[in-house]
Amino acid sequence: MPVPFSLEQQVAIAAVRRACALTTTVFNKLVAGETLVKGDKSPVTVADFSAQAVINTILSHAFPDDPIIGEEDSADLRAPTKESELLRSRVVELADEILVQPPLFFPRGVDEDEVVVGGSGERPEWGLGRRWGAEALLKAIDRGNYAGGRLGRMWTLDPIDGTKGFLRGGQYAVCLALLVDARVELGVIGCPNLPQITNDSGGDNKGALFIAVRGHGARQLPLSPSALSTQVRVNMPHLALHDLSFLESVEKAHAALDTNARVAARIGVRGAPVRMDSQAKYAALVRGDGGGGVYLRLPVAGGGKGGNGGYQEKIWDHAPGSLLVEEAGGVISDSRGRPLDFGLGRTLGENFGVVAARKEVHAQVIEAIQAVLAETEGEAEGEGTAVRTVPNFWLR
Ligand SMILES: Nc1ncnc2c1ncn2[C@@H]1O[C@H](COP(=O)(O)O)[C@@H](O)[C@H]1OP(=O)(O)O
Ligand SMILES: [Mg+2]
Ligand SMILES: [Mg+2]
Ligand SMILES: [Mg+2]
Repeated sequence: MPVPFSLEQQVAIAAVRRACALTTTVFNKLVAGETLVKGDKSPVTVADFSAQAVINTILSHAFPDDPIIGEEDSADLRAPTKESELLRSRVVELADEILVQPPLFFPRGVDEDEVVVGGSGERPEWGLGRRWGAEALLKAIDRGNYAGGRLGRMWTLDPIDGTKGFLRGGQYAVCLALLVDARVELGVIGCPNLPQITNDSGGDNKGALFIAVRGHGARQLPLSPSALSTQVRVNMPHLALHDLSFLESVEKAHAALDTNARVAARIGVRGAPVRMDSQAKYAALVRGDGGGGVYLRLPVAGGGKGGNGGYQEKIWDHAPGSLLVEEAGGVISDSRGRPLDFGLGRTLGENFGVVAARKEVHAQVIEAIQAVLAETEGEAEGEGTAVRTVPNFWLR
C-alpha cells in the first residue's frame, strides 16, 4: 500500500533535521560556551526564532499554499531598538547558515512496509542552497501566524519545545505536524539529546527523530541524515501496572505533579516518576523508556476553569506527540477521556490535561484521576480551605 503524504514526510524530516542542527549549534556555541551569564535566556530566544525561520522557509517553498501555526512571531525582531537589531542579525545569520547548505541527496530505498528509508532526498526548490536575508526570513517566521481551525490543511510547529530543557542541556524537541480538517495526519519530532537506543547514556548515540503517519505506524530514525539511516518501527510495550512509571514534566508550574503521585499510588504504580522536558516525553513513552508507560499532564490549580493559572495547552505542544502515541498502539485523551481537539484554533481550549498510555492502562488512569480529584475536593471542603487542586467542574 503506498504511504500517504510521502512528499510531506520527506520535507518535514528535512526541515526538522536542519532545525535540530541549528539548535545544537546554538547550544554548543552559546549555552555550553563561556558567553552565557547565569539566567540569560537569550540563546533559546535566538534558537526559537531561527529554527522557526528555517522550517517555515522550507515549508513555504515546498507547500506554498499551506498555512502554518507556529509558536513564534517576528515582532521582537522588528522593534527599532539596538537589542532587537542584534537579535535579528544573529537570527538571520544562524538561519541562513543552515539554509545555505546544499540539498542532501541519498539514494532512497523502501523497507518491508514500502516506507521510504535512507536519504532525506532534499530538493533545492525547498528553499535550500541559498541565503535569504532578513526580510524574507522575518516574513517566513510570520507565516506561523495562522489562527488554525476546523477545516483545511495546515502545519503546526514548535521550533523548540521545552525551552527550559534546552537551557539545562536536557531534553527538548523540534516538533512539526500536518493537520487536515483538525486531524493530525503526520507528526515529526526531533530530539537532539535523546539517545537512539533506550536507556543508553548518549554519546554517539544521541539524536533521535520520530515520525508517525496516520494509519501507517510510528518510526524512529537517527537524527543525523546518512545513507544508512533506516527507520525502525516503534510499538509501545505492554507493561504491567506495577512495572511502569509515570512520565511527567520537570517544571512544577507546567503540571500538577502532586496529583500525579496520588494517581500513581491509587493504581499501584510503584516506579518513581520519570521527569523530562518537552514532547521527548511522548518519544520516551512509545519506546517504554525507563518503564514509562503513562504520560500524565494535569493542570495545576488556580486560574479558574481549566486551572493552570488560565494557561491553555497549545496545539503544537501535542499534535505530533499525539499521533506518535496512537500509531505506536496507545491512546491519548484529556483527563476526562475526551479526545484532544486540534480544531479549536491555536490552543486545545479547556481540555483539562493530557493522558497517554496503552488502552487498558489508559482507562485505569482516567478512572483514578477522577477518584483522586473527587477525594481532593472532599478534603479541601472538609478543611474549609481553598480548593488545592482542580475543582469539581472536572467531573462533569
Ligand atoms: N504554565 C504552563 N503550563 C503548562 N505548559 C506550559 C506553561 N508554560 C509554558 N508551557 C509549555 O509547556 C511545554 C513544556 O512542558 P514540559 O514542562 O512538560 O516539557 C512547553 O511547550 C512550554 O512552552 P515552550 O515550548 O515555550 O517551552
Ligand atoms: Mg512547546
Ligand atoms: Mg517552544
Ligand atoms: Mg515558548
